[in-house]
Amino acid sequence: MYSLLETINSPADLRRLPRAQLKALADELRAYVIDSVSQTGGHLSSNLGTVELTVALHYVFNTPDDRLVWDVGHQTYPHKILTGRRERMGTLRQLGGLSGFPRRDESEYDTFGTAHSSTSISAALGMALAAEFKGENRNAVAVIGDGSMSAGMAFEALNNAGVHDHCKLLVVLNDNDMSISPPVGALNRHLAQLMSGRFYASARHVGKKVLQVAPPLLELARRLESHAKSMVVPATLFENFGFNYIGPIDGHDLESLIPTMENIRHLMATGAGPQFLHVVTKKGQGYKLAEADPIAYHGPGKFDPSMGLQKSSAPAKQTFTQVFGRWLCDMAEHDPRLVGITPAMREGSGMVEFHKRFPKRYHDVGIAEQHAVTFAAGMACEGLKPVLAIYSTFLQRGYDQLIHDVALQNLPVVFALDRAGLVGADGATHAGAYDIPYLRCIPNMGIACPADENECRKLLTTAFEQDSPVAVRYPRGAGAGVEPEAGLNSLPFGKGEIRREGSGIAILAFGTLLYPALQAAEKLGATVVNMRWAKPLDTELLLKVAASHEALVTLEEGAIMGGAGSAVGEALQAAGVVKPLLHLGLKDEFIEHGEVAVLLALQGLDAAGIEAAVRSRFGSFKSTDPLAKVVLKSVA
Ligand SMILES: Cc1ncc(C[n+]2csc(CCOP(=O)(O)OP(=O)(O)O)c2C)c(N)n1
Ligand SMILES: CC(=O)[C@@H](O)[C@H](O)COP(=O)(O)O
Ligand SMILES: [Mg+2]
Repeated sequence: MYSLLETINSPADLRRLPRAQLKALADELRAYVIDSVSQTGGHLSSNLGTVELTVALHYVFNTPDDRLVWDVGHQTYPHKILTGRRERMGTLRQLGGLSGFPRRDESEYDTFGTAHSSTSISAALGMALAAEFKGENRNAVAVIGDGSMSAGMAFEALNNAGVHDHCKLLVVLNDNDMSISPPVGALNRHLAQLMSGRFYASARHVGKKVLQVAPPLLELARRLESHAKSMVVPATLFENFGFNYIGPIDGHDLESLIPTMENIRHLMATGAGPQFLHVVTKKGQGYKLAEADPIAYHGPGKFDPSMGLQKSSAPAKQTFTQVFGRWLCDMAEHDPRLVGITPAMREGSGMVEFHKRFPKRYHDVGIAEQHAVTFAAGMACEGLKPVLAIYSTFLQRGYDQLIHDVALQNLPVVFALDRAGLVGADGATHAGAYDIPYLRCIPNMGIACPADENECRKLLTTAFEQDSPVAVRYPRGAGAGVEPEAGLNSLPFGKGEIRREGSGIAILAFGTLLYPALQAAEKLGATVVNMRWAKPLDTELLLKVAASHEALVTLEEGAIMGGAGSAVGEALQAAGVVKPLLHLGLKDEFIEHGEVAVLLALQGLDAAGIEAAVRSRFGSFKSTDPLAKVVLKSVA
């Protein structure tokens, strides 16, 4: 079935194939992608769209010497398969297996690590100018999707690149008219214009700018030109940025992709400066179900390709994302000032229903996290109550905006911080590991850490009631399964609770690790405190517990350095309380992809790990230590 594909162990093998065989190779490659993703889960529809593009790029450019930089990198499975990793595709996104994104430590063909979008043009320009500086003759190619193109960073890079008249940079815009959900914004409209009335006119443009060096395509251009006789061709946005714009061309047609790219390569060799190739592809291409529903097949789990995705018959546990989505609709019903904002993550953030029911109060701003934060700030200035649903990892993009535009002006924006903690298969790039440290140093910010679904709903209400910015952080997937109460009840701001009375040791849990803490405490005879808020810290409760216990343990699913545990240490020190203190959380390392439960266990953050850490830390007190007797007794 894969007779041709099995002969390709590197792009050099690919480049030895006669051109006539490339179509057959692309067909096998597409079938291989469907086959392997159906067995591992992963990003499917984007990868089906880049099959021919990948073949053409590796065929025409001299990779890895020519640098190929993929944006986001969720569409690099064909690239992985053609660059020596075909047989490891069965390990994709699993512990110890291939990453779902490009990684420099995985292959020399992965020139730049990615997973957050819109970095490719900057990185490729950096590479192109570095080559020029070092006197090395190589090209740099950035491949960026239409969704990712909407981010400010991509435009910063275009702006910079457009003045480097001789740089050997090619930007390939992979335009499939989709982000995860349908794309939004004026750029999308511009691309649609290039695609519609201007398609043939643009092809005529290709004729002028590229095809004079490619006689076979000249004929094609002439044919297209005859359809476009009366069209006037205004400059595209990309030409105005200083690029030589070519396209749009069919990104699934190797017959146009390869000669066009060859000609662009020749142009680059002549010092023609930055090139921009607009290719049009279809998300899900070649797998009917994904073509029909590219959103569902953006990142499916395992499935049978002959059946497609099936609804599970077992009732699924409610996820935190669903809890948020329901709360958002209920609160919107209750308070007309509420507006919901997402930077291109409608499905992942649980806002589909809100969009349907409150279309005028729903804002998808595209992949534009920085803008999303400041846009929310602007709305808050005018008395609206913005709720910005954003993954913990993506809020990193909007950090200055968070400080300068929201917190400094003490504006009441609710940050519904999804994917806080480990996310599993997406790995280190997507882990919501840093939000407690990066948020808690900002004045005016509140940080709520719900322990379960019911608390999540209530703490969202608490956050919404405040006159200051508050983030409510909750993890990917389901929690302990505590059914949220109906109604819009809140919990006190900045207050925790004692969940289990024990003695000797008190475990102070921030967030969902409360539940493994309760299990560990059964064995340890320890007290468990549900702290609920990383900021403001419930200092009153903390000092009370500190006074009645011999040692304290802090616990959070977030980076240990500078996290909630550090806040506890600072508060004790400020109060002059000296107490043995053990911090448990995510270690100071990037945590790889794998199943969340396994990764948490490896971090020592399951019940057994918590118990073991407490015994190890406090069981090793020297007998001369005056506290030893009491502490050891309590863990015996
Ligand atoms: C900074 C950032 N924000 C959001 C995301 C989530 N995300 C991943 S892929 C994607 C859509 C990308 O659309 P596009 O670039 O057009 O690629 P396509 O999937 O259509 O091939 C989004 C929003 C991300 N990876 N990085
Ligand atoms: C590539 C990317 O950033 C998204 O597609 C991400 O993988 C989605 O993650 P969730 O599945 O957690 O929504
Ligand atoms: Mg797209």
